[in-house]
Amino acid sequence: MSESGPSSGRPWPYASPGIPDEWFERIPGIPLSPREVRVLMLSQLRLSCRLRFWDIGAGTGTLPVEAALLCPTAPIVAIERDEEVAELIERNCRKFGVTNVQVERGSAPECLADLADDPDRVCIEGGKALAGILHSVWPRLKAGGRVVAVTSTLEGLYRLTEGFAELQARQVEVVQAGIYRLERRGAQQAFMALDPTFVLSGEKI
Ligand SMILES: C[S@@+](CC[C@H](N)C(=O)[O-])C[C@H]1O[C@@H](n2cnc3c(N)ncnc32)[C@H](O)[C@@H]1O
Repeated sequence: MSESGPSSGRPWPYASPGIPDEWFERIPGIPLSPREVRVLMLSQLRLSCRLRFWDIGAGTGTLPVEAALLCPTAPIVAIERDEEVAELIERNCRKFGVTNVQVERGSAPECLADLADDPDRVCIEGGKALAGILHSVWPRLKAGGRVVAVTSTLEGLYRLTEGFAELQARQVEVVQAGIYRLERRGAQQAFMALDPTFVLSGEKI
């Protein structure tokens, strides 16, 4: 199969996750989980087609798109408070030909009450109130469910670690991803660091 890029308009034709960042449609200033971190997050989520997945603070929509390509019949909800960004998620879903992502417009945790069915998997990426969202989502999470939360700040790391402990989550893992990409600088090449990111995960008993 020939290479397929963002200009071709063809969806990702591979079984592997890890769509290059530049294949997604972007809005300037709206962050995106870099491919390498996204793959780690997908691994920690342990998705399957049977499991309902909420992505809270879905941004550009990279995670729901990748999740939907891996699990085309899983019920996936992308939760995003910014209307312009919610439309971006829908465009990226169309671009990659995924049809099982519902975009929920609203601010978490308040908007979670509008979602009828409880999740098996939750990713928390949005906002400063990550720990508050973790506490709000935990009662909704099904037994045996998993939460993956991402932060790049020390405060976020502290509050999320504390939150998982207060909730008596099991199998808690914290991974720090330090990613360096080789880039050209004039006549030379150098490794450029992406923001170090902490990926936390825990399960509900
Ligand atoms: C870091 S971006 C997520 C990027 C995403 N991982 C991706 O790769 O496309 C965080 C997003 O969360 C949204 N957000 C922040 N706080 C939120 C909240 N309380 N409820 C819903 N969305 C929120 C922001 O509007 C932003 O688009």
